[in-house]
Amino acid sequence: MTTEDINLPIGIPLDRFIQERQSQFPFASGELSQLLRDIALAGKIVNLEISRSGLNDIEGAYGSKNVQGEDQQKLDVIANERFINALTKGGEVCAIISEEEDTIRELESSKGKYIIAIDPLDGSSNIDVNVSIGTIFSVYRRKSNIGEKVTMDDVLQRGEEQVAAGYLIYGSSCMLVYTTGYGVNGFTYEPSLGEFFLSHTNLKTPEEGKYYSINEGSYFSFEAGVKAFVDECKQNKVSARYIGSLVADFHRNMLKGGIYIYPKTESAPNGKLRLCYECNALAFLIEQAGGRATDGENRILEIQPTTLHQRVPFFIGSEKMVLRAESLLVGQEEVI
Ligand SMILES: O=P(O)(O)OC[C@H]1O[C@](O)(COP(=O)(O)O)[C@@H](O)[C@@H]1O
Ligand SMILES: [Mg+2]
Ligand SMILES: [Mg+2]
Repeated sequence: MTTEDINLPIGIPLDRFIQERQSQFPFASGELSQLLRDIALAGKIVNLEISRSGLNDIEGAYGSKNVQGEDQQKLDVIANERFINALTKGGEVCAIISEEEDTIRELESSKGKYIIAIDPLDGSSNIDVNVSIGTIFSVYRRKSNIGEKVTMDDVLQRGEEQVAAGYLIYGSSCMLVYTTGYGVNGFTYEPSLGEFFLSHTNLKTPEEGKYYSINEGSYFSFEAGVKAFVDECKQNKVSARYIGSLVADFHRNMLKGGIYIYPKTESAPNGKLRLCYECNALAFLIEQAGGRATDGENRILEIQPTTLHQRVPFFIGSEKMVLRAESLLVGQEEVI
């Protein structure tokens, strides 16, 4: 590496990128752009809180459970509040559904036309052990008129109705990766400048992957087709990778090629992951990157949610690997 390499100019700042994209759509009002800036701002704050959490006594359990009976971590609660505050101040969002909220959270002051579905902190079990975690978000247009009460119809939209989706990953660096339906772009945070810069342009995932990611501790309660797929990966010496933070597992696989599976198990008959604020966003991103996301049979983005915290089996990643897993599920009667 030469000094010239080290001094390479830093890429386009997120703000400029958003502005340039917006100017390509003459009728865009700028509200979605502002919303994305609000998410980036909250992400910077959460990133800072995470990096100091070991020093500031905000690791560990909060002492309460969320609506799904899972222990909330202090940072789950903090991140939820940070995103809600930023979106409330921004004024573009009328309501939020969140892993950490029992029901729809209508934002007091808001006349905004957008709805957010969010997992404020994904991979909570990894907070205290300094492993990558993230935030996942989906953006929808509200269906009801501005000023009316937000309804279940507003928040229970199919994934294909997303107008934007993305995630923040708090890893060896912090990144914001998002799509508005025109490809996927990734931005890396430069902490001393306090800015996200475009670092991954028009991301595409390899058609054939090199990793498989599934919690094999539950192997004996997988259905036959999933077992067969895992066995086949082992026979073919496909590398296993499983962090236990969906965002981090997804991010690696999207960049390098691979499949992430969270199937149904005996203890989780619909899988563990939540359709509205975990799976839909990642399904939108992977399709934009040329990959595939299903519940083993149906395209994730076409599933009509019926409840806020609904779970769904999840198969996502490189197209050929997901198709192979699906084909084994179809033939699973013969596999048993
Ligand atoms: O420990 P398991 O069962 O493999 O579950 C891991 C999965 O659960 C999750 O942690 C759920 O997310 P939350 O931390 O937001 O509840 C995913 O990030 C992860 O992939
Ligand atoms: Mg999660
Ligand atoms: Mg979470």
